[in-house]
Amino acid sequence: MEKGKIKVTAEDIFPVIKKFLYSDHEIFIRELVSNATDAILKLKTLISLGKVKKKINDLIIEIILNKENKILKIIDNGIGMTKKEVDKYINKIAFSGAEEFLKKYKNKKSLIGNFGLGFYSSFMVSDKVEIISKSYKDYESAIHWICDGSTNFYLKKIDTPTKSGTEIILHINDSSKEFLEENRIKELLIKYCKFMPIPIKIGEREEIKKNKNGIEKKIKVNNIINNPSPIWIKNPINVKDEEYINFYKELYPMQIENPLFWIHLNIDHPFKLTGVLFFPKIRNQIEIQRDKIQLYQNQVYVTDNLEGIVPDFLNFLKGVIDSPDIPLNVSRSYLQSDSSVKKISGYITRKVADKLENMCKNNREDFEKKWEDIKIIIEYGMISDPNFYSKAKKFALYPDINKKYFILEEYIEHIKNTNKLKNNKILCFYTSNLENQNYYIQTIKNKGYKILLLDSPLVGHLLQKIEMDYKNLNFYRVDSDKINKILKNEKKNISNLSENEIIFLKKILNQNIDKEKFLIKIEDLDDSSLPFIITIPEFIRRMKEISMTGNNMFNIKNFNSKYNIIVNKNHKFIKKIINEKDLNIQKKMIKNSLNLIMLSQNLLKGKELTDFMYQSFENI
Ligand SMILES: Nc1ncnc2c1ncn2[C@@H]1O[C@H](COP(=O)(O)OP(=O)(O)OP(=O)(O)O)[C@@H](O)[C@H]1O
Repeated sequence: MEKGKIKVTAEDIFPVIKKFLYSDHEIFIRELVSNATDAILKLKTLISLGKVKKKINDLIIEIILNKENKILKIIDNGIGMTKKEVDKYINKIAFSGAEEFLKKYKNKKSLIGNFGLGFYSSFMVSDKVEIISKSYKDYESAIHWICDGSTNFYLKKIDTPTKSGTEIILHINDSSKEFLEENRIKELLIKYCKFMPIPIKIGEREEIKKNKNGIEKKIKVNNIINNPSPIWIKNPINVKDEEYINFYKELYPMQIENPLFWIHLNIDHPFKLTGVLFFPKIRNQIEIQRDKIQLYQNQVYVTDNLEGIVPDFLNFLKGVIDSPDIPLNVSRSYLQSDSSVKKISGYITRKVADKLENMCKNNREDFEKKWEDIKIIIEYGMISDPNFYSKAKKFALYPDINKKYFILEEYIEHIKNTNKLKNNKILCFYTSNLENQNYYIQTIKNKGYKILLLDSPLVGHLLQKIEMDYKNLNFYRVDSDKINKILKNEKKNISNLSENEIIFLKKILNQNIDKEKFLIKIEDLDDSSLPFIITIPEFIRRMKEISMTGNNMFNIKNFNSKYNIIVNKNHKFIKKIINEKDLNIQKKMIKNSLNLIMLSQNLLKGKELTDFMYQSFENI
C-alpha cells in the first residue's frame, strides 16, 4: 500500500472545487461518464489498430446505485489505468491524460475533450471516492485508490479484476442524497449523456420476445439510457426525413408539430462542427423559450443557453450543435469572445442563409407555403445581422394583397410602372391588415397603385433597413399621411366652398375636435374620398412599432404622435355640416363623424365607445 499526498499547485484545491469550480453539483455525472466514455473510445481505437483483442460490441458503461450503502458506481470496460497512470493522471491533478493520448493517436478517433478537473468534481458530492482499475496491458495488475476528500490518498495493487476497465465508487455525502435516487440519476443521464457515443446501462428492463415457436416470453435486457448514434453524426445522405422528425421528437417530447425543415451541419475545416438545426412551426412564446438549441461537445451535453454563441435570431431555431472546438466549463463572457466560437457563429449563419436561398431557388412554391411560418425568424435575422441581411435579400419574400409572393427585386420590377413617381422614387404601399385597413386599400387600389401585405410585428424595423439600402424606395402603410398626396384632386380649385365657408369650417372643427390628439388638415380630395379620414404619420408610427418591439433607442415620447384628421372639403357632407343652422345638430354631426373614423382605426375605446354605441342605436 502506498500512501501519499495529491500534488496540487494550490495548497488545498478541494474546497475550491467544491465551492467555486462547478456551481452545478449535478455535472459530476457528466464528468465521470465522459471519462468512462473516453476510456472506452481509447480502447476502441486500440482494438481497431489491432493492438487489443476484444469485441467492440461488448463495450459499455454501467451505473449502479446502492441507496442503503450510499454508494454510486460508474463502471466502464475501457482502457483502464496502471498504478503509474493513476499516479500521473489522478494524483498529479490538472494534468490532462487525454491530451497526451491525443498526441499519440492523433486523427484516429475523436475523444472527449478537455474537461479541466473532471474527475475531481466527484468530491462535490462524495465524502470518499475509490477507484478500482485494471489496465488493458495484460502484465499490469489492477489497482485500488482511495481518497477521502483531503489531499491524502491510498494507492495499492490488487489481484482482481483481471479484465480491463475502471470502477469509480462514490460514497455520496449527506447533502447530496438526491444522487442516490434512481429517478434523479436517470434524469441527469438523459440531460447530459443522452447522446454519448457509448451505451450507458442503468439497471434492467423487461422485453417481450418470441421464441422459435412463436411463443412470447418476458426476458430481462440491459436498460440503455442513451442513443449512442444520434443522426447528427451520420452522413446526411443516409438519413431519411422520418428519422429527422423522430429525432426532433426525441429532443423535444413536448413539441406537437413537426419541424418545417432542417439543416444538417457538417464541417471539418477550419473547425469541426456537426449538428442539425430545425425550423420549427412557432406556435407560442413558451415553446421558443423552452425548447432551445442544445450545444454538445463530442456528444456530451454542455448547455442550451447559446446566448452570444449563435446570433440571437437563430435562437428561434431548434436542434443540436456539436463541436469539440467549443471550450467547456468556461465563463460565458469567455465563450463569447472566443475566436472559434465567433467563427462557428458566422458559419452557422451562412449555412442557414444558403439553405434558405436554395429552397427559394429550387422549390419556390414550397418555400412560399412555408414563408408565413418562418418569416419572423428571417426578418429578425435581417434586422439584427448585416451579413444575414445581405444574403436574405435573395430569398426574403414580400406578398402582395393578392397573396402573390415576390423577392424585393422582383417586386420593384413589378411595380416600376404603376408606383413610380416623377422623381424616380418608388412608392411601396403596404397594409398590415387587410380587414382593418380595407377603406384605405380600396382607395389606393382604385388609383391604380399596387399594395403589399406586410403584417409581421417586425415590419417597422425591416422597412427602415430596406429604405437605407434602397435609396429610391419609400414604404408607406396605406393609412399613412402619404395618401393625402395621392388622393389630392388633380383638377385645381374644384372646391365648392367659399373662403368664408372654409374659415367657418376650421372654426367649428377646432371647437369640436381635441387638438391635443388630432391635427386637422382641410384638403382638396376627390369626391370619391370620404368626408373625414384619419391618417398616421408614417415615420412616427414606425418608430412607435420599433420601440414597442424592444428597441429603446427610440423614445416615443419625443415624437409628436398626433393623428391627422383629413377633411375632404369637396365632399357634400362637409357642406351640409357648414350649412346646418342648429348648433347642437352641427356639433353632433362632427362628433359622430369623428367617432366613426376613430372606430375605423380602433381608436374609440372605453366610455366614448359605449356612448357612441348607445347614440348609434338611437339613430337607427
Ligand atoms: N474511467 C477512466 N478510465 C481510464 N482513465 C481514466 C478514467 N477516468 C479518468 N481517467 C484518467 O484520469 C485522467 C484525469 O481525468 P480528469 O477527468 O480529471 O481529466 P481529463 O478527463 O484528463 O481532462 P478533462 O476532464 O479536462 O477532459 C484522464 O485523462 C484519464 O487519463
